[in-house]
Amino acid sequence: MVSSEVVQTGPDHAPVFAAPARWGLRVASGRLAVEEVALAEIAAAVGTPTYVYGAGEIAARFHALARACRSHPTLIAYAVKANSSQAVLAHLAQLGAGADIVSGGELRRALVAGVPADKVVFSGVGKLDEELDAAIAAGVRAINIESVAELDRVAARARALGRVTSVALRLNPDIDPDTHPYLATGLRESKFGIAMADAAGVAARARALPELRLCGLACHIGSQILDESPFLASFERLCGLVRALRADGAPLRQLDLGGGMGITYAPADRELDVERLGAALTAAVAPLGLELVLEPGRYLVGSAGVLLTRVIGRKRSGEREFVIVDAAMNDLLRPALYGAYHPIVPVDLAAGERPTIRADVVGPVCECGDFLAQDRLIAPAEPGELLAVLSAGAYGMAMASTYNTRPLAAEVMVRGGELAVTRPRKTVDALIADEQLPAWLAR
Ligand SMILES: Cc1ncc(COP(=O)(O)O)c(C=O)c1O
Ligand SMILES: N[C@@H](CCCC[NH3+])C(=O)O
Repeated sequence: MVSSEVVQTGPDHAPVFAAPARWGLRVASGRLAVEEVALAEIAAAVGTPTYVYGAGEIAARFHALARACRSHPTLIAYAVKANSSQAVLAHLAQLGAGADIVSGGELRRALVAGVPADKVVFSGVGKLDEELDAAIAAGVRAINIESVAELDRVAARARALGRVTSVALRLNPDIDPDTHPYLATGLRESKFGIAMADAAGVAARARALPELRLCGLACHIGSQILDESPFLASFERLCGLVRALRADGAPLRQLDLGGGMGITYAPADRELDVERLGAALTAAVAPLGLELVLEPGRYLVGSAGVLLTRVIGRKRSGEREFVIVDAAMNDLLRPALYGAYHPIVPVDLAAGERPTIRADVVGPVCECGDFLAQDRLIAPAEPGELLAVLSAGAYGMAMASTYNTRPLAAEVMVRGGELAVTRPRKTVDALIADEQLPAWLAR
């Protein structure tokens, strides 16, 4: 759950050890594992902190969503921002996913990973000219337009390149998705999208510009949504608009509902019923004869990622108990930024037998906001022991930084019994070597 309203009923590890698959884990030969590789083995081989991704979990999520939408042509355009690891992208590309990108950098990543340009949709409220040029030149499937000014700019760039480019209008359906306020993007006052009331005018303008082909409508109402109803409500609004624009002669061919499908963080989180969501969406879009586009990020990769960390020490300050670990807010920002809840469990199952403690799990960064959990009932981990921070596959590494000159965590991908290091940890000297001194300071 993104909000801090999580009601904790017991120690973190109990529900996880009882049903590890909800968090993309397995208990194999008495050990906590991602697929067939024990987390302890990964820490021994690669060190900590390390992000571990399960290829099978990503594939299972992709197939579940594809299956839910099987009755109607649907493009699943993975939101690259959730986890832009090349291994994750290449894996999803191989499964048949497209990409939802928000920058020229993400376009490049997606193309290098093997995503065909005609499966790429370009979202984002501040696209740069050079990013638009790259997208137009690559021949992306659609540029999702956020304002009239952007529409005119895209037309101008296409004209300069001698190209015709496909655009979709990203609308703001003014729907409250019941999520953390930072993650609600489809409310009237948010910076995203075109107001519904302005849609007909912008569509007419798009159709009048010869460099543009208006191919559809899009929206994205927010992130970590666990209930189908806000998706269906926004879809209904867009479907109504499709009918009105078609009556005006607009040749629309796709309806892009964005991402936002949520995952399990806290044990008490309900599960989004994707099968029901897919059935409802495809049923709604079928009579319109439009292709459905979805832009899930978190749903595909969130539960497939674990942040593996080692306990540095324990400390008591008054009534408060601290477990100090070697992962920090620079590795996983979500707890500090949103008060987000990620279960933290011992990698050693036997540690789960010990009487639990109530503690803050904190990192070494010099900020009071540097915590992975606060006031949490956990197994009492001792220095040197390993902990797994769960549901960390989305917006974990993607939002990491090197604050406090802490090298980025390593990343590994597991498939079956196979372990691949996909991002080795950089040395501090390599970080320093990325920079240059001005001539007057060079030694
Ligand atoms: C336009 C757009 N599409 C897709 C996503 C992916 O969101 P999520 O990871 O919640 O599926 C986002 C991020 O919220 C977004 O802004
Ligand atoms: N960064 C957010 C999601 C943002 C979605 C992008 N619009 C998170 O960690 O939950």
